[in-house]
Amino acid sequence: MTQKLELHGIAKNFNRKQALRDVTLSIAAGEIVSLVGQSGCGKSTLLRLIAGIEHPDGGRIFLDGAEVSGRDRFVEPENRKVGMVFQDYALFPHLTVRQNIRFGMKGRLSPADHKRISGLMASLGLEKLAENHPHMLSGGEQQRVALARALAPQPSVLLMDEPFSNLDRGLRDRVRTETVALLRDLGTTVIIVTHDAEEALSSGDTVVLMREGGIVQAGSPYEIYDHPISPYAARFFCDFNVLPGRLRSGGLETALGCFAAPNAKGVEGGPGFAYIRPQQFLPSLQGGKWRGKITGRTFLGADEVIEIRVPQLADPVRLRTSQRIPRDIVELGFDMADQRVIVFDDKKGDVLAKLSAVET
Ligand SMILES: Nc1ncnc2c1ncn2[C@@H]1O[C@H](COP(=O)(O)OP(=O)(O)OP(=O)(O)O)[C@@H](O)[C@H]1O
Repeated sequence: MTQKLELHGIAKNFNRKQALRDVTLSIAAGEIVSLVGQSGCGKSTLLRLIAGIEHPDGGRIFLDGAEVSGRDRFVEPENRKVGMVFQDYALFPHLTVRQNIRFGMKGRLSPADHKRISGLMASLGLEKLAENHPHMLSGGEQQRVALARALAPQPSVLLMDEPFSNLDRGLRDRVRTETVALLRDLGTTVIIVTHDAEEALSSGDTVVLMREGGIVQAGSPYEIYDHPISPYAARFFCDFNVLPGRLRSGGLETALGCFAAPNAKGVEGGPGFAYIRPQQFLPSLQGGKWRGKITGRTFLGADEVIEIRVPQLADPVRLRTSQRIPRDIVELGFDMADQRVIVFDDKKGDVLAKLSAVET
């Protein structure tokens, strides 16, 4: 099957600084991709290259099987069928909602165009606002107009640069869920840029993690969360307790005892680091395999993160639980839900053992 969008070895420099290096990625028709990474890792630059707002210094871009950026070929942005939704929505203030939505459509509108625009406005709840100007709209409404405007000309690919970041937290989750559901219904191919790990995991069929202009890991949300390929990828999506230890057959020996790492690679007796999610530790008010003094508590609402200093370890263990632990307790025991851990060689960043529990 022809891919909707293909990037081959894309490179981009700004004043000798490498903003993108060797970015290779294939996106299938109807796929929703979350592009995630810290500020400055090159996410927006990649979107601009796909849209044709910037020229790459190396590599090739194919849209619907046709080359749009390459050594000898460059298709101008207006001829690419790429839609964009920006963080600030970039609506035209002097145009009404309806005029904004029609803006990207060239020439006379056919009856089918009118029907599609009406359908989009209905799905996005914009009918009653059609004659309003952008300053009369809430942030969420403006976001929906920007989305309708980008979708109206039926782009081959829709690029969204931090489209939800200007919304309040409560509204953001709802708007995101509704937007992703609509894009899925329409079968639109989408790249959503975000720096928010949870947003990336919840929105994309595929999550692409970037760092310093390159792709660290690309995979389904489950793959990328459950099978991080490096300590960086692991920590980007989840807080971890990191316990140093020595590899033994099928396990890692640490100050908290031996953890099962059935598929462990590496030198027997060599170093390894057990990566344990705070929610893998379970509090035990009465007993517990390990026990220590509570040194900190961070209440998050549904969950609480509790720091426990155990004598064997230099750093406190962080445990995350939805169980309510009485405030007057000074010591807490804990167990592990599952004794299996991810093991990394922290220096080279290699995975020495995956969490076998999620390999099914
Ligand atoms: N026009 C430009 N001129 C010079 N340097 C630039 C330009 N555009 C981007 N850069 C640099 O390229 C790198 C990547 O920037 P980019 O905006 O793509 O990152 P980002 O991941 O989108 O960041 P953010 O999440 O903060 O928007 C940064 O170091 C940035 O300073």
